[in-house]
Amino acid sequence: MSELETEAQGELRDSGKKKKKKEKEKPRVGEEEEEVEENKREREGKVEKEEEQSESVLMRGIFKVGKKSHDVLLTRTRLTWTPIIPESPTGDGSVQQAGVVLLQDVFAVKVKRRRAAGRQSGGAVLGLALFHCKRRGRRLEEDTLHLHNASAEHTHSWYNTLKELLTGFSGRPRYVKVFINPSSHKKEAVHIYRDSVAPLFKMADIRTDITVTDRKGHSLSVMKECKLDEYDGVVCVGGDGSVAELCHALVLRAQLDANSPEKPVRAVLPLGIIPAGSTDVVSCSVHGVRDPVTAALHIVLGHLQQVDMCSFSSNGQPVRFGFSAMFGFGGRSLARAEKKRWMSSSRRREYALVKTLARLRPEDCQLSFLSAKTSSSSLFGHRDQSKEQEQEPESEVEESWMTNQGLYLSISIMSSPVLNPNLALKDGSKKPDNGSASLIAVGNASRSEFIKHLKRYSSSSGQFSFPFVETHSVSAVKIRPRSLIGWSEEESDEEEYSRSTPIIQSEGASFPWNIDGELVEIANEVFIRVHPRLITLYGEEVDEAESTVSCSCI
Ligand SMILES: Nc1ncnc2c1ncn2[C@@H]1O[C@H](COP(=O)(O)OP(=O)(O)OP(=O)(O)O)[C@@H](O)[C@H]1O
Repeated sequence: MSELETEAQGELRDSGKKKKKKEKEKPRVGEEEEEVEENKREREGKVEKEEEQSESVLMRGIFKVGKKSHDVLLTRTRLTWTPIIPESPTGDGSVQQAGVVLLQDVFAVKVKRRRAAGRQSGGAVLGLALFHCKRRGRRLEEDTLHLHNASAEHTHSWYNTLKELLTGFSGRPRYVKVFINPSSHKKEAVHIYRDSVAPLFKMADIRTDITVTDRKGHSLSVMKECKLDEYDGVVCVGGDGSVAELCHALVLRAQLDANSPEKPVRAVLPLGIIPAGSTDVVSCSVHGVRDPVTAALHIVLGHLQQVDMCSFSSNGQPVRFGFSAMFGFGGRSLARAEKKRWMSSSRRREYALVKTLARLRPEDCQLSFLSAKTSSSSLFGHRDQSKEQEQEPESEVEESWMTNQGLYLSISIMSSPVLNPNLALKDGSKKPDNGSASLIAVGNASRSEFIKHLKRYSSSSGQFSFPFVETHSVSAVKIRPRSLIGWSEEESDEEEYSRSTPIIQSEGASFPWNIDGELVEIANEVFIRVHPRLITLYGEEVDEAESTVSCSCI
């Protein structure tokens, strides 16, 4: 029998006579030990102690944490460990410390065994391993707590209780549909999934059904057909284009299933986003960082948040669902970039930006918008969710539309999942309220003024403090181009024409729109409506992202 096992079993024997023996022993402990107990209580802190006392202890036992034996307590919400002989420096000079892990952060528990090389099963029990996440700012990292005790009976009873407690957490997926776009950005999506995500899913016993997409629209067609009720969630490994396609697919599928062609229906399954693209704006917005491990841990732990989406329609016909749209500069710039697909994404973007700036021209259009309602609460405060669910956007018809007619260099509509955290609107507010989007309309201006505005776009201040820039918090927008000259005519003088197939193509003069980084050509008026909490994403509410994200549209 190994030294470790013998020691642990010895300890267990001591503790095996458990509480009774401990309680019996208590009157015998000397003053010195009482003082130590007193110190321990102080160290745990008053608040923690009160919380702990209000929760009943489910399990108590002795485990080795590190090199020393600890008294380990398990309640419904936490696992705490306290050194049996506290505050004493160990042989290596370090001090044994008490610790705590919240069960909401634990995603797996395993029995540790000592096995001979090559053996797949059996082996002597060594104790438990608890896999949990720890926070570093917005970043979530994987960590493991090792609890050593060589008694198989003791270890298994702890394992069973912990397993049962972990299954009680709602929102944690058991089976997910995964889409990987192998062509995203540097073509690293498959590696990112295999190296950073799959091991965590395996550890948390999440089963997966993986589709590696082979073309644009592949995930949409799979989502239209597949049996959704088998899955607990959908995972997208890719960039913003892939995310947009899947968000659109999830809402469209909900609409088809509910046989509701007119009214958008909330998506049934949550979507997890593993960033593997070139911009990853949505991922940054719901995770606060661009990090596949953080994203995977949010999925594993079932952190969910509902977010707004916009519906885009033209001539009464639905076009798609998405988070953002750009008309004018953003649309034209993307249309130019799409013609140079053979270039690397950064070169393509740079080329399109420079070329569109060189040919800068305003769009003559009629812009109408409905201001976001202020009645439920302050415009940029949090709304009452129950009221919000009752109050469908369609009931806002009594509100009057504001209409402006004129020349615009750029018009953008962004709902909160794509808002650059650095964006501050003119009134000083950042993210719009749920159920509203930000409308940023850039009027006609000189090229140099427009460039100044663009340069400040991803900085934290002053990007809208130009007389030619208007910002509004809106619940619906209509844009009707008045010019008869669409983009194809303008572009016909360009060298090459290798445009990828747009999602819809209209007859006559059409205008390029950038909807979530995807090129969509539309000839007529476009109607955009914000739908509160239309889709659920794995992640958490983020006030400010750690990393600065740049807008995918320019
Ligand atoms: N195998 C494939 N080949 C080509 N395109 C694909 C393939 N699979 C998916 N797509 C499409 O590629 C488009 C762009 O993908 P994605 O957004 O993941 O990458 P990206 O453009 O590099 O990243 P970002 O959007 O963050 O800049 C999406 O519209 C997606 O539908």
